[in-house]
Amino acid sequence: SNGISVKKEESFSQWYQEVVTKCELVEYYTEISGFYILRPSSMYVWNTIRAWFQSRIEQMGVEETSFPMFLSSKSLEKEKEHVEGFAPELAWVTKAGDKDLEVPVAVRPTSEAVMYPYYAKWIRSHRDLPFRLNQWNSVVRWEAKQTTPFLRAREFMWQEGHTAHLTEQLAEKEVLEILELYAGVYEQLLAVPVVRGRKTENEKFAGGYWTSTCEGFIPSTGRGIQGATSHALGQNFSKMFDITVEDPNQKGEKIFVWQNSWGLSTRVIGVMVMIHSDNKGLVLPPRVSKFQVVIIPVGLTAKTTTEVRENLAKQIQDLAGSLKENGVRTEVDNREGYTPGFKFADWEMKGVPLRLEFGPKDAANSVVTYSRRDTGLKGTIPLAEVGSQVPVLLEKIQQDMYDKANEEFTSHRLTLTDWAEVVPALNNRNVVVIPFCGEPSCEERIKETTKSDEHRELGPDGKPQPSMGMKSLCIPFDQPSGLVQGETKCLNPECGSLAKSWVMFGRSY
Ligand SMILES: O=C(C[C@H]1NCCC[C@H]1O)Cn1cnc2c(c1=O)CCCC2
Ligand SMILES: [Mg+2]
Repeated sequence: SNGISVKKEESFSQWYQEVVTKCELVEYYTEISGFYILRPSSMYVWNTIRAWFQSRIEQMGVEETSFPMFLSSKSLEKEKEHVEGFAPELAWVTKAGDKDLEVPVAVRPTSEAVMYPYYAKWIRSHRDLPFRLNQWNSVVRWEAKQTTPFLRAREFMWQEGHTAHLTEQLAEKEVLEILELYAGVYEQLLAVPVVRGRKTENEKFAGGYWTSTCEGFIPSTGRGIQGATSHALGQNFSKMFDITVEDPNQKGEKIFVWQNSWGLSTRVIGVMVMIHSDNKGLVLPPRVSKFQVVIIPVGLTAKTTTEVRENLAKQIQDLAGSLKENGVRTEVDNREGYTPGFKFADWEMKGVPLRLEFGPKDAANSVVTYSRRDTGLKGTIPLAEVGSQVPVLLEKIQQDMYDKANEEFTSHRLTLTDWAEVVPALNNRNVVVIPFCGEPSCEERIKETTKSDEHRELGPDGKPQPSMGMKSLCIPFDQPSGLVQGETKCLNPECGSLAKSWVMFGRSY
């Protein structure tokens, strides 16, 4: 059968690769490894996210732009100290046709180096600030690690916002506004809870000043996942690219502008799939589902008269009409030659949140039978109330999906003050919140000392992967109580420094 051949709870990464292809979200681009084709149902999710986010950043005054996808090694030179860490991921074009290019060009992995020489040209006066541009595009990073659809691809779609401000405070205000929008994409559209916080020195964007982040959690593996980042760049890039304005308070003085850059990518779709989908396939939150309801005729047999068939078909059309009038994205599956059972399994695989079954018996009772994709709960709704009850039921499905994921994240996020409990917690699919000193060297040691042979995840090939240690995920804005500055020690027993804050750590993607 074309069902999922492995169980989510047994072979998670194989399950994931089957779900995303069999539910028709993606197709593997087998010509070149690490690239994926996004099909209509994932483009629907992405376009819903894009419309939601675009309308809100427009309200903030962000304008749209489109820069070339190539950058020259000259402009790369300007930010070389932070790019050198990334150089292995750069894809280069060295020939056009059979002629070598004089100067090879790199495919953008991100667009700071492409855009900022022009920010230096365009931003002259403080009246040009705040200067805010966003572009929706795709970028290429030639990942060396194992790639997987949505979560780690060599080309992915995202938006990248790049803004400039007169002061650090104005920049900081925007960084956090954007982070809250990212959290909204996850929590309001994808029914995925995220923890908001700051990255540690070790995990922040090397070229930046500080990084704020939304951190997700995958219950099946107990691993954290970085969801989206909004970076305060400080004056690092304006000094690299000489982006200045005259100081409004001191004639003749120049101020390096304070910048932010923020990005959210199609990775968010992978997070949604990993959290909500099950052994029957995709489970879509109604707010991002191309079809929210599929109506399937049932109870028709060879003995059903033509009159009953036609009557039923008419009633189904009216049902669909009434749902569409109430803003419900509805599909009727009238395909001949397929049994209802086949259709149920097909639409369950595709993740449609709500199935309506309608047959002669239902018509006789003036009801429609529904089946929720997230819980499997079945019930009936009086025909006359479908137009009003189904939108309410869809909202309940959205909320229930969020609540379930939030309960799982909360119950697997353990605040610990005993180091001996850390590795067992990780091996029991938890992330931990611990007192931490913030020192990169301490964090590197923690990555090593929290590896455990007891816990080996199966890779996409079904073989056990090398155990991984935990890394810092974020310094949650929402800090637990009980840490006494100057007294509470970093939880790493090898460390001995004072703890600066509670930090969320976990094995991660
Ligand atoms: O891309 C960013 C920072 C920033 N870029 C714009 C959107 C927000 C944020 O992601 C960090 N970064 C990550 N990864 C890479 C690079 C890089 O700058 C450059 C080289 C290739 C790999
Ligand atoms: Mg990377």
